Amino acid sequence: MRTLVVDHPLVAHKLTALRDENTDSPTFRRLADQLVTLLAYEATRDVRVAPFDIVTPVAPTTGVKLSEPRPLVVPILRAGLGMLEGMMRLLPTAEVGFLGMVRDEETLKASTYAERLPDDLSGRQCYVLDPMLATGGTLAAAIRFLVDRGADDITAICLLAAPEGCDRLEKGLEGIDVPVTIVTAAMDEKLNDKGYIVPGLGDAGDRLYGIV
Ligand SMILES: O=P(O)(O)OC[C@H]1O[C@H](OP(=O)(O)OP(=O)(O)O)[C@H](O)[C@@H]1O
Ligand SMILES: O=c1cc[nH]c(=O)[nH]1
Ligand SMILES: [Mg+2]
Repeated sequence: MRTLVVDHPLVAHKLTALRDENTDSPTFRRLADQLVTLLAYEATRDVRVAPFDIVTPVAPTTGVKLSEPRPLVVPILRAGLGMLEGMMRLLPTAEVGFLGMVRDEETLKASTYAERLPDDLSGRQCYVLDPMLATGGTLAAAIRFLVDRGADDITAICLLAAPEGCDRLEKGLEGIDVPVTIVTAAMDEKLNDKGYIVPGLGDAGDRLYGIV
């Protein structure tokens, strides 16, 4: 597993505003959207392209275009939905699949309550969107799901990650022969005793959509 912490002053600036408890929901949604687009630029560095011939007004030339099959973007409901538009801005022709997952706040165990993904992901590059990599349980389960369907290259974009979660994820992925990259805006200090990222930003789903 490869972990990339995007080191950019604009990312740090927007992340600080996102963390602030005084940031309201509409501003939180806008900042999350902008941050994802910045992270997506790094996360798609290895997106597959193929040579493509065109003619400019001046001369023929060979450029590139996205390869088939198109990449698959997978937001993890609920909070990952707040990252979808920011991602699709960079990959407008990608397909989108959905995974609904929730973490039991007592046991911290993740369970899947919804799934709408292609049956066969062979040869697909997949981009998973989930703002928080806390204990890593949710992302580990999501990645296993995609690998079981045949995904051959997985990148997860997370706004924040915790070191404990990254370690657990790495162990959880042992034996999986598919490249996995985590792209995040920051590696925070730790988890608290409730499994929340410290200093973190609180409950991403609640801050995006309200408490349910
Ligand atoms: O790394 P983990 O310890 O598994 O925690 C991370 C997960 O927790 C949050 O989801 P939550 O369960 O709160 O669902 P929500 O998005 O519907 O709020 C977050 O959006 C991640 O999916
Ligand atoms: O800090 C955390 C941990 C899990 N889920 C969140 O939304 N926030
Ligand atoms: Mg939540």
